[in-house]
Amino acid sequence: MTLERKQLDLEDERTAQKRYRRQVQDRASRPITYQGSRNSLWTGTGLPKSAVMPLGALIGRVALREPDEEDLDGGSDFYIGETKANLDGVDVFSWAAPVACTFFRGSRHHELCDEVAVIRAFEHRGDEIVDFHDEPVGDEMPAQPFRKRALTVPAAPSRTLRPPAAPRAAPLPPAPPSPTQSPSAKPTAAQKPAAPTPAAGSTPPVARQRSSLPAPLSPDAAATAPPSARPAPPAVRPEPPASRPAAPAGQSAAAPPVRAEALLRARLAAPRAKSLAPVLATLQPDQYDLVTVPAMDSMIIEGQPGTGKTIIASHRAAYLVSDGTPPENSLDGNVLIVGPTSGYSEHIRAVIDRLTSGSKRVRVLSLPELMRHLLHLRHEPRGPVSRSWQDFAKMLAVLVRAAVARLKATGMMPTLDGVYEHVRRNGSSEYPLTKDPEWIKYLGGLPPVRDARTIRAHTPLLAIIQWEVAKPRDLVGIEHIIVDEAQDVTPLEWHLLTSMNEAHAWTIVGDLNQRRSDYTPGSWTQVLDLLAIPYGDPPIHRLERGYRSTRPILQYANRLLPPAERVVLAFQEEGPEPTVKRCQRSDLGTTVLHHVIRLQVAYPQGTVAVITADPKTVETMLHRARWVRSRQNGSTWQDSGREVTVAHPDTARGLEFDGVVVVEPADFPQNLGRQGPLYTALTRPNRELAVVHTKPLPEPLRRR
Ligand SMILES: Nc1ncnc2c1ncn2[C@@H]1O[C@H](COP(=O)(O)OP(=O)(O)OP(=O)(O)O)[C@@H](O)[C@H]1O
Repeated sequence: MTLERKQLDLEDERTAQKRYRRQVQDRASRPITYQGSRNSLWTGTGLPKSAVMPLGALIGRVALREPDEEDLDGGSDFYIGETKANLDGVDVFSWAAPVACTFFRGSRHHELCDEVAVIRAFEHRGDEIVDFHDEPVGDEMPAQPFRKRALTVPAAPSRTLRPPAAPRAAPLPPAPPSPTQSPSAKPTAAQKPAAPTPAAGSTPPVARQRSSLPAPLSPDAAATAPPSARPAPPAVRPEPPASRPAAPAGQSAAAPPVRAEALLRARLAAPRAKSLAPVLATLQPDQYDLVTVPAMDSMIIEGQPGTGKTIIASHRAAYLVSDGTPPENSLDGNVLIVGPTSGYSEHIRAVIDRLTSGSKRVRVLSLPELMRHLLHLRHEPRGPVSRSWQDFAKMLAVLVRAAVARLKATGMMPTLDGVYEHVRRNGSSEYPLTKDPEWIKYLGGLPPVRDARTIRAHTPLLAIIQWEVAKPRDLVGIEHIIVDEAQDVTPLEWHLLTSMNEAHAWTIVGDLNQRRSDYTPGSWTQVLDLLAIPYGDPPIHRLERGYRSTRPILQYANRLLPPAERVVLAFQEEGPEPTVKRCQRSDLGTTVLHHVIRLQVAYPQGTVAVITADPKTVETMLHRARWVRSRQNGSTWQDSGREVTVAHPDTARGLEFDGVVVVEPADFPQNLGRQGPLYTALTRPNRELAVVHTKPLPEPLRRR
């Protein structure tokens, strides 16, 4: 395509984008008309349809080989957008509609998938389309795959002025039939020319054949034993890591096909923002397949850091409630997406709000937020997350249920305080709840309920009781729960989530190598045992390709894994080697600061973080150097327009930054045989990693 031609097409697409946004926003701002009688519900005004105004972004465009009568009314191309619309006779289909499979090249086959000639992915900056990337599907690129439309730029949007309904343009005449075809006959697969072999170094055309859902892992490959050979339900005692057979060291994992490669590369090279944004234009075929699994099908998705698990989790939450989702894949109830920290909730909320226009049907809560919400706690309780393995044990939930039943049987209305005290006293001397000496000792050591409310280690127990005695109205009706960073969910927390999940449909997303506690299940088999999913074990899908970190970063971090699991499949092959700097204790502050500033200079538009097991010391050092803590975000420090985030490995989970300085790896908490928190910290950077230490590094990181 000549430059001039591309410029003309770009103008045309920008005009289409403006018209689309106008249509979508106009529709969203129309009040919902109340159809019922004038009763107490009737306000006379109505509410706007969307809580958050949709951006109305076009995602891409698909050109077919031939005009299509059946689905497109004689049209030969269509757009994919946030929601459906019609632009001067050209359809815009929702990204969640089945026909969008033509664009994402997934395996949920739509009859038009075989007819696609070219896929166009839009690159946006702010509200505007700034570029597009065309990818042929199999065949060579047609000279003019997309018909040109004569569009007029709409006037500036206004709430009072609505554009007149656009007349549907007459479909373009179909392309002249080939000598051997009737005009309406679609070529069969056998008649279509074979895909040319891509030239070395060029972007390969998108795979044309129907792909299949990424094959679920065999229980063995996913570190799970077959059901018959499964261990007893997970112990509540510390879990040793399960052995996880994987590809031999150095053997490359199978690479799923990539689409919109140039745009994806540009996206990943761009500076990281504070929160995640939708990635529909570059969503990959295997990711699309997992996002669009029917709502009532449960599954586990595992993969190394940065393989797109959070992208899938957040886009899936939006898909499940989208207007465009076919009814058979959708649900009537609500979706809860659960993550590890409030920082994580903030990180993903923007994606979900953007894709659902702020739908109230998706709740985003971290586990601590969920428990605080249940208990109406305004502040984070103090102290460590646990004081003993029993704080996390599922047995506590069993005791709570028994206490609730007892109180009900005696005609008492169970309350939070009443049930807690009944559990704390181990029932009554006549009818104890347990006779196990270890449990009797534990229960006897529980503090009175007023104190328990202020101690973090007892929050899960209180939350379980609260759920049993009075479910909050805003959390009923949940039919699908998506759990991200699932490797860190304790048996007691799984119990709470199971009680909340009315349809028992799950998307469980995690990485066992990032596990930070020995009190959480050590294998997916153990998680499945806790969930009691009604229709057999859900499949386990493994994501292979790392998108976030460059190969040098992943290779360095993967030294912490058992040799069989060090396989690296990095989309970003190139990048600086990690910098490892040993210094004297007295120089630690200046050395860390030196690397923070170095990374800020290298990535001026990007984000930089220090991850340390001892944030206080780093914060004191920043304070001495006249940095100031941000008023909006307590973990961010600022100096002359520069910003750095100081994070503990726990709060860094699920987040990412352009540059990361990891301080004193030897001090990171360890779990049995694993370095989960350190592994998480080393894999947060997108572009560059620096390690600063005064003590010897953990043994696997010493070897070069
Ligand atoms: N299809 C995609 N298009 C654009 N960016 C993508 C895509 N898939 C993943 N990414 C980017 O890769 C990075 C890592 O993705 P994500 O956070 O989902 O990984 P993860 O597997 O959840 O990682 P972790 O386990 O370390 O939290 C993010 O910046 C994300 O935006």
